Amino acid sequence: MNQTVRNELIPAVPRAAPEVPALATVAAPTLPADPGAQTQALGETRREVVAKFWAFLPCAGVGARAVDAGRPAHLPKQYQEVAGWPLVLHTLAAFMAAKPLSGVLVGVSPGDDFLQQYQRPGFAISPCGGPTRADTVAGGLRSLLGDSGLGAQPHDWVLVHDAARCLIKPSQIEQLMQECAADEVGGLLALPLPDTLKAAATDAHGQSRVSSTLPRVDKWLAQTPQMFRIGALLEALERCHDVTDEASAIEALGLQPRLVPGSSFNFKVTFPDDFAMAEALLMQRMASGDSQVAAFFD
Ligand SMILES: Nc1ccn([C@@H]2O[C@H](COP(=O)(O)OP(=O)(O)OP(=O)(O)O)[C@@H](O)[C@H]2O)c(=O)n1
Ligand SMILES: C[C@](O)(CO)[C@H](O)COP(=O)(O)O
Repeated sequence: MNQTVRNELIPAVPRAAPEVPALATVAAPTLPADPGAQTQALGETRREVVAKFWAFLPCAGVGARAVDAGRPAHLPKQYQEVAGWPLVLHTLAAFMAAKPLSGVLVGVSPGDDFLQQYQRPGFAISPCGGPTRADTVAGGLRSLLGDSGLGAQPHDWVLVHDAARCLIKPSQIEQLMQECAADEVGGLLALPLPDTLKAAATDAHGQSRVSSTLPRVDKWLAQTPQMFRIGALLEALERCHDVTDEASAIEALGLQPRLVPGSSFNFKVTFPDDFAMAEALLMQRMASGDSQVAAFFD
């Protein structure tokens, strides 16, 4: 039996023409039966299933490394004000503007109602936050397939993106979809390592010393979004909890995600200094009309 998955080109809300390939034939290991899409050809059954694109933003961290004396300590970093808006709204707006996403789900900690005041038709919230990022993502995928009411299917694509990467642009999200929509595994934005890479050891005085210099030619820094089939990713995360990104769980299944060159501007706000960098870049974008946040949240 042949199985093809066609990527959905019609978003839930009307948007400008999408830029992903019209038809991609890909392996879909968890493909459900879809009698409505069956066609019979030369004695064999051919199933054609439409694959949509969803985004999930894990937003349930505490931001321990970002704590800064000059900022409210009770607010996790994703809710701190950056360029006039809570940081996560910059991230959300980029996804709400990206084509052809069918919907965006944000995963927050149970009881966290910060985003309620910013509710808009373009995104939904799930209280699926868990103790680790991987737990939050697994909960988010279950929610996408179930209680979110969004109606995502296991063969659909999901783009998982850190709420804390607020510099992502719609064009970069669209590029990842474009590059990976026809890929059997999926992929992620990443950057070839720009610096020399050292391994460290601790000396007798407790100080870090170089133990070796590692080859960097094959080394990349993983960013997000990371795009995989929802069913395959959930299965991977249920088998392998101890991972810091989605690609690692997929790799543990013996698969090789595709690396799509990203941008150094797509950094994760992690340490106190990162706020100033994000603020400067976002202010510049807002001044030049290259920001979506006001259009969605004003
Ligand atoms: N249990 C967790 C941990 C993290 N995240 C989210 O995953 C993204 C990337 O994680 P990271 O930068 O490590 O955020 P924190 O865990 O909040 O940071 P820290 O490790 O400094 O506490 C963030 O958007 C964060 O909100 C999450 O949803 N659930
Ligand atoms: C997913 C990620 O952003 C890719 O670089 C990163 O692994 C998250 O790590 P963190 O320790 O949760 O910040």
